Amino acid sequence: MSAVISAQNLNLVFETGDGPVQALKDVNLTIEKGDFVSFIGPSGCGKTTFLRVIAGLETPTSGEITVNGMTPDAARRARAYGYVFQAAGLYPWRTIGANVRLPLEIMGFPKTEQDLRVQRVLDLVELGGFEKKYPWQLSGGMQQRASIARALAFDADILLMDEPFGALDEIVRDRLNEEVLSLWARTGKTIGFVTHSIPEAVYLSTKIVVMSPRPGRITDVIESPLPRHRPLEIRDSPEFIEIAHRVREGLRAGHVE
Ligand SMILES: Nc1ncnc2c1ncn2[C@@H]1O[C@H](COP(=O)(O)OP(=O)(O)OP(=O)(O)O)[C@@H](O)[C@H]1O
Repeated sequence: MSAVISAQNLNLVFETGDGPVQALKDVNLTIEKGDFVSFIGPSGCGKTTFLRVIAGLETPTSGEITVNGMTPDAARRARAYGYVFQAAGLYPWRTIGANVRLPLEIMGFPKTEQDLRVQRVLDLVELGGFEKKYPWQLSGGMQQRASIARALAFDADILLMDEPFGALDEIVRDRLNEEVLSLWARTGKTIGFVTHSIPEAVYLSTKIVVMSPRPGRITDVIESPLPRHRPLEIRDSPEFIEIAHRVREGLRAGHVE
């Protein structure tokens, strides 16, 4: 009974100039504490919308959703989650340290506590020593790590990540995938992660949610049999290839109308 996020019969319709768009249809999903859940599917299948519903940034048209047993809005006000966007979104006029510190300033943490937390999360994402640099002095991968540090600064139990590594090259992405797994293992956080990449979804997740567009819906939920500790080489194992195959089949099935 440790559901951190529970969605039942969730529907969300956007009214647009071209008529209604059903971004989410009959979504049912339970995310347990400590799960790493990836959302994968083609453009427009509602991945971002679902993450935004969890975050209380979009309101469903019908259905139920709870986050830590509360409404998403109450959970948002209780700072239940950190959110990492597709682009790092760091302020160029603030140093890395000052960017990571920003949510702590807004929340009114005492200065000494801010210092401690900034140091701790920068160490967690292996950016210790970079706090005085400006975003433009860092590589794209490092900027994205800084943005993860900012989302971790106030130590919420839930981390929502919307395609955080989509713009990075494959080598950097592999490295960050390993780091996110290690961070997840060390912190025990519950992670919701949007991706377009099958290997990324299979490598990272305990649960893979396959989605399909028009209307946006869940077509498969795969509980991963892979161990929690995963070296990158696991991607060559038969188990990995089998799960990737199932995801691919799910994506293909969703395309047949
Ligand atoms: N604010 C909005 N107003 C109107 N339509 C919207 C809005 N936000 C999303 N949509 C529509 O809802 C559907 C789902 O969009 P969403 O961004 O959740 O998809 P996605 O799977 O995250 O796509 P991508 O992979 O391209 O980010 C799309 O058809 C999109 O055009």
